[in-house]
Amino acid sequence: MPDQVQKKRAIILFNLGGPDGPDAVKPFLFNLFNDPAIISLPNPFRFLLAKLISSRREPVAQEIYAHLGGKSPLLELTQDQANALQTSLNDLDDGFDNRCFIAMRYWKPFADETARAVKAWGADEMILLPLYPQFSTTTSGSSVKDWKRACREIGLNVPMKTACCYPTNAGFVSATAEMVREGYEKALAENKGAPRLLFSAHGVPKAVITKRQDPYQSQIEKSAQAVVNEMAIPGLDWLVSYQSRVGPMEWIGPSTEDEIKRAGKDGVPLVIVPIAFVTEHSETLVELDIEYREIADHLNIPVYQRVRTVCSHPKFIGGLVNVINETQTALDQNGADSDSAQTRGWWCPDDHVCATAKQPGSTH
Ligand SMILES: C=CC1=C(C)c2cc3[nH]c(cc4nc(cc5[nH]c(cc1n2)c(C)c5CCC(=O)O)C(CCC(=O)O)=C4C)c(C)c3C=C
Ligand SMILES: [Fe+2]
Ligand SMILES: [Fe+2]
Repeated sequence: MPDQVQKKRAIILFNLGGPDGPDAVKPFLFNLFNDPAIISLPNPFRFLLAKLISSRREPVAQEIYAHLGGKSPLLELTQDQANALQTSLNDLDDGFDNRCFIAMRYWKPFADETARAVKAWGADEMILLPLYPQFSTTTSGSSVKDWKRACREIGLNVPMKTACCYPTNAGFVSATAEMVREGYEKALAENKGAPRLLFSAHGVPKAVITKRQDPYQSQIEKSAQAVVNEMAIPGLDWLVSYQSRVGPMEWIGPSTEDEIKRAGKDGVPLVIVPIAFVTEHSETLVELDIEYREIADHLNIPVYQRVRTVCSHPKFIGGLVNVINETQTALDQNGADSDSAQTRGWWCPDDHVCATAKQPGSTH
């Protein structure tokens, strides 16, 4: 559209963030546990507890990140996704000058720094895109809330719209299904029997689901079911499990570790599919590839095949382009995110695009 003035559209990609070196591990953990979306206690209790837990967790986390050269690869891989998405959006040539920015929740670049960069660029509008296909108050909800705080504090006042979740987005599902099929066929080729698919997602405490009506677990199940449907393998043996438990609270289950042990008893080949992560990081490269693999080896599980996350798979990036287009339509038709969402509750304001909103009066 050469004759039209292009609108400057900032796409803000949200992820959790990870330490960029050994000195960052403790403050990163403190930021995580000091988030009211993770520990919902008033201050000073939350602050003190966050100090205590981050100190206690530090040695374990240092050991985890030592496997990765002392730092998380999350930012670099998110930057690759941002570059690929920006190129795909600008290729559409549909009247927008798109620029992708990254805001991490618990380590750099933080929301404040990114919001300043968006302001300096002179964005006309913003689309908020959590890199979490399934919505949780602990992840997307927390990031969007913190972003809105940063915008208020630095005076970034342009219309914004949130892409709340996309658990059954066609691009995400077909990129995942393609990679799972590859892993499944490799496992099958070992001739040790029909493999079992274990869709492993990051867990959350049970109370997050029951007390906040967080849709995370139900959206995880929808994602896994959609991938299974796309694979269309008759009689496929599959289930969802949850990994990465920390702390003494009861978490949602079954746990991935218990399911690996059960596969050991059953003597079946295992194909592990990370379904809540779209980038490689400590939970995939260390927990799944090193720690859980050791358990599987110890139990003589005939095959342990881990499927990679979708990262910058062209089908996934294409799916994100669709999410942006749908969110833009919602912005044009219904207006920007309303602030009432902040006062009404944690998540999914009525004007969010929500791919799974089906029943009248229900957002999920
Ligand atoms: C869907 C994604 C995630 C959910 C839900 C989530 C909830 C959640 N996490 C913790 C505690 C920790 N998480 C840690 C690392 C971590 N978590 C996610 C994603 C989700 N977390 C990612 C992508 C990462 C990896 C960061 C990286 O390596 O770059 C850690 C630090 C590592 C460790 O010490 O194990 C902690 C701690 C809680 C308590 C929680 C829900 C309440
Ligand atoms: Fe986590
Ligand atoms: Fe939603």
